[in-house]
Amino acid sequence: MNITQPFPANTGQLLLQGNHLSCVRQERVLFTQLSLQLNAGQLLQIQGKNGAGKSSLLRILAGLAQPDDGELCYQAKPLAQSLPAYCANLCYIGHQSGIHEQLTALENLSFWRSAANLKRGDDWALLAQLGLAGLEDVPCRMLSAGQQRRVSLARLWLTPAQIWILDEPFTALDQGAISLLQQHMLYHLQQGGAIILTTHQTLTLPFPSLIQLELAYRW
Ligand SMILES: Nc1ncnc2c1ncn2[C@@H]1O[C@H](COP(=O)(O)OP(=O)(O)OP(=O)(O)O)[C@@H](O)[C@H]1O
Repeated sequence: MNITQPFPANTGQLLLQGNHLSCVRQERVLFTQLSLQLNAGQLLQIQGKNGAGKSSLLRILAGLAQPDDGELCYQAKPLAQSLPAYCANLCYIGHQSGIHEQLTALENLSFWRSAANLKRGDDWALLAQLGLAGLEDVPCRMLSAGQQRRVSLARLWLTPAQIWILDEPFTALDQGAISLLQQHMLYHLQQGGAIILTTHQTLTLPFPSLIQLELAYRW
């Protein structure tokens, strides 16, 4: 089940630009003078050793943290001027699953739909596609780590956002789910979406628009 995206398939359009970004944590400079850009249709994979600063960079790119220096622009406008439009066009999934553990998978999907003002849809079919048939009504705290991650990633089938920022999305997933997610990512890119992700795993599908950025570990 692939949902038609509401944004134009305008591959190549400049979406996000980071200009001379710096980030300092616990008196350690994680990165400085880092510039990057993301166009529609592109997949940007940020790589680096544990502690290099990948999640910190993603949080800055998602507008959840301020850079210590530099500027982030969405559609060529500084974030200070474009934050509401950026947030409306962004789906960020961090290390934490972001699901309500007391709620069932179906209830979580229903919650996301109402939070994002989305129409009702066939969530049973989506959960079945994600390998969660028979678990729709189970509180998420009773699901395995990989099953919880699948519920969390269901947002990527619901969201109308063009830009996805995903921090280690393959964590806890088995090969089948990794493959399903990569196929969905490919579809999203073909529709004019754009993705920034970190992963310690090798991508197994050929992504034609893949750009890799290595963050060096700085002492
Ligand atoms: N909110 C914070 N306050 C203080 N230090 C932080 C904070 N967030 C991250 N750090 C520190 O910044 C460094 C980089 O962390 P970050 O999570 O960005 O690394 P990472 O590259 O994503 O690592 P991993 O591959 O292990 O997930 C770490 O040394 C961490 O201790």
